[in-house]
Amino acid sequence: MYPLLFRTVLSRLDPETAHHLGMAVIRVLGSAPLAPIVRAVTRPDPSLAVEALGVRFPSPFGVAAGFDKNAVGVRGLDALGFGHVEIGTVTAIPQDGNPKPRLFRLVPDRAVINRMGFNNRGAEAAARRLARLRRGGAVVGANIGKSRVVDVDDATADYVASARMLAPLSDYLAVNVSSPNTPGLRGLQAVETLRPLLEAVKAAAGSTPLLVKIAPDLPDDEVSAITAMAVDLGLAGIIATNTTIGRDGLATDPATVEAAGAGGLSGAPLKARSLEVLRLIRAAAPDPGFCVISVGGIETADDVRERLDAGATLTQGYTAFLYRGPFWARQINRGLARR
Ligand SMILES: Cc1cc2nc3c(=O)[nH]c(=O)nc-3n(C[C@H](O)[C@H](O)[C@H](O)COP(=O)(O)O)c2cc1C
Repeated sequence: MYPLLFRTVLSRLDPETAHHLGMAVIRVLGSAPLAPIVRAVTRPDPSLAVEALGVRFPSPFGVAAGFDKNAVGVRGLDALGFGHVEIGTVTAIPQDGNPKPRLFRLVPDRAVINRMGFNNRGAEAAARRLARLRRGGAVVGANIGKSRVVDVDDATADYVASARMLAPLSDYLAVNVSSPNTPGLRGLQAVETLRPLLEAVKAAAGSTPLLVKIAPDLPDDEVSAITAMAVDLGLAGIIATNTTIGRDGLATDPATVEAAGAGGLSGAPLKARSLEVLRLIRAAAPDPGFCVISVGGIETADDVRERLDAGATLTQGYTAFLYRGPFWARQINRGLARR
């Protein structure tokens, strides 16, 4: 039914409007009277549970950052069968993000281009939401980024401010240095700038496991170098990957791609590189205790299985949720449990 709904209604709506509509439905599904009913249909098979980062993830497949920037849909997403929800990116200072339109579908590629620019209500508001959720049971990671108005040279203090507010309320903390939509952000991935940043955030995170989220556009040797550094610093793991600034190999009409403009590309076209980056990370960090969360182009249970077989501890997805609909996590969990 969802493909029909997508073709006839949702694909005609502005993508961001469709997202808000979807989130409203998710919030209703996560409300007290409905969540137990939804959960009864979607609960992941107990055999799928993964112990990682000191917690039990009910499924290896979770929601990637950017879908629930303000931690308003955690209960609903959990009820729909996602094994964890990575909220954010949250910035220390609330911000509106880039001017609209800033989200574009590339339907023939089952992809999207976004330049949202970290629109979010800020770390304090997210902390309030998480504090109310803590008894809810969902596994929650908090993804933090640099506030746009803060100079790149002052990024550390800005990340640390968010880390202090969110780490005590999260199962893990993710440092996002890989979104293409905040000027200068990806430059923080250079090993010499990344090391002091991660050291400072790790100190602020205390006992909360810290991961770093990287871009697929890094050269292979930098992926390996960042991994070695993450191991050296005692980080809990790496999330790979964010969206790409590349536009190669797309089936969508080039004029449509061109009209979308700048931003990060996600979805099916990211799959091959995301898998490659996972393999590079696992080669540089073979200890299974080092958590690798693989994300980028995952659509099916077979895709998740492929990542787990390649050494991923956990997996995430975002873009295919738009194309596959609310029972996407359930489909994946069922596919995984059947094997
Ligand atoms: C609309 C949109 C917004 C996103 N916002 C964020 C974000 O705020 N922080 C982040 O780390 N990643 C963000 N991402 C990237 C996703 O978390 C994910 O890394 C990427 O989309 C690849 O996964 P996918 O192919 O399953 O979508 C966003 C992706 C999309 C499509």
